[in-house]
Amino acid sequence: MSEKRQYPTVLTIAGSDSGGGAGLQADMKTMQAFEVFSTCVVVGLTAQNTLGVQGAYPADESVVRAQFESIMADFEIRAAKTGALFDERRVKEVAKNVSRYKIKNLVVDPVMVAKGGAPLLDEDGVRTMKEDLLKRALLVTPNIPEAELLSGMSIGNLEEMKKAASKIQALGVPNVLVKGGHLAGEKVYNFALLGSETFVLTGEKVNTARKHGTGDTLSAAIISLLAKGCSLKSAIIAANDYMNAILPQPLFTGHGHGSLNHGLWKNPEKVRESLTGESLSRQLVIGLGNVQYDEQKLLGLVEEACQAGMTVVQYREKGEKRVDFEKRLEIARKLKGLCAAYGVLLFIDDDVDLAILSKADGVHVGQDDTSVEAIVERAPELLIGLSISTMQELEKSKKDLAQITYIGVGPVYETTTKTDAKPAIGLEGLKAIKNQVKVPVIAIGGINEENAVAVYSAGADGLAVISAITNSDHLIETVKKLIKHGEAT
Ligand SMILES: Nc1ncnc2c1ncn2[C@@H]1O[C@H](COP(=O)(O)OP(=O)(O)OP(=O)(O)O)[C@@H](O)[C@H]1O
Ligand SMILES: Cc1ncc(CO)c(N)n1
Ligand SMILES: [Mg+2]
Repeated sequence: MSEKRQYPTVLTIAGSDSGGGAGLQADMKTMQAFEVFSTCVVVGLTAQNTLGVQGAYPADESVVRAQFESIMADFEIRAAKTGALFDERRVKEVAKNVSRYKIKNLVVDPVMVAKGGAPLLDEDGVRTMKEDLLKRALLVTPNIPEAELLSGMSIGNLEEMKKAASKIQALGVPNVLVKGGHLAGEKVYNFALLGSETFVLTGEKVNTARKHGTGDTLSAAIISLLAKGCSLKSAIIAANDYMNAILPQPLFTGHGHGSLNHGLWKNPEKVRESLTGESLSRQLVIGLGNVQYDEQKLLGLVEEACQAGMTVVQYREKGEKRVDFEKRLEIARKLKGLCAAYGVLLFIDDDVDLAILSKADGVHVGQDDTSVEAIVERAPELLIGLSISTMQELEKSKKDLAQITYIGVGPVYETTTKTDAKPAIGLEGLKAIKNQVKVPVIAIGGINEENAVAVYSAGADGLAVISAITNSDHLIETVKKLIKHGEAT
């Protein structure tokens, strides 16, 4: 097989839904929304629409096996899931192939009954799943009726969901996510038991009959994120967020349990080729640490800066008082919402997990942070900015330049906002680096509305500022000057 780096690729082992809203079709639409490449083993066909399942046609075991052979001979599968498996013979065949090909990061969605009530797994199939398949999985994601069958107890509330999860874990699967969509109440609770850790995920109950394929979509989202290198916990949390984002906005197609709008979460402006020099030219680097940990001030300032004409926001949280990951994720998501509304790109400093989970446009890394190669491996859709301070660093980074959206060069002047800044390189240093590269050069370090014109004259394609914005008492004027200086040169 080729030694070339492979795009994150996942596998769904499931049934086809001719109606397109559930089954492997829902899986593959979800995988596309998460920007991973999807492959499939079709375990059987259903004649199905949004009104129900009119017929089910399991595929011969030899057909199932042949598909595994083709896929595993060619692709590097980073994560996989199962959906409708129909009966004992297909469950056994799938279990055999999971072992034969040592398929890792397997999520078993133990699909048993379609929304309209049609069976998608028979009784012997359920038994074989318990005995043979679950122990090969990383995670199982039953809904309430499925959890009842797997645990042998009835479930009417969150406490019973917890008990059932432990019983299911005892069948040999290390992690269990019990989905609560079938319980009555104003909120939906999903209960996760990961090893010995537990947590509850909530969502507002959406009062719509149009939510066919929700379980399939959730597990497909989880394996997409696993394939990008997220931890199981992060993947479950982000997949639940995705559900909460798309469930309230179903597609009105068909006359029964309509379909989810899987692509809603996509980020159409984030197409690398469509980026012009202008779209990278004015970057605001900011975090809570730059605004005395005042979240409202941060969000207000970023919004104003976007309105005034900054084109990139880099969220950068440094220092001893740095807030924890959960808080940073919350802020990054809010910033993403703000930036998207103004067509401004959001980059995240250093943290690839945060960039993936917040659906940021890119990540900015320094020489000692995650390598460019590792970022491309995990999240090829992310734009990448790389800091370069010296000719030596440029030499070292030359191999990466083809993958990079811009280089951040500096500090051009002495700066007070970065405590571990390297010595200033001056306009001469900036010029020298600019002469060596084709990628856009974004100058950083001590740049303000007065010296911007000199920085542009030295060849910068754009600039990044912190205090020029945070300390400005006339923000709109400041940004106007930055724009004017860029146009003049
Ligand atoms: N009415 C609802 N409102 C909001 N979220 C819901 C609702 N029903 C389900 N969900 C969410 O959808 C996801 C799947 O849960 P659910 O219990 O519906 O799985 P499922 O029964 O396997 O779905 P499917 O039958 O489509 O396979 C979970 O993230 C859950 O929080
Ligand atoms: C083929 C298929 N798989 C899974 C489900 C569950 O949503 C369904 N309705 N149909
Ligand atoms: Mg389901």
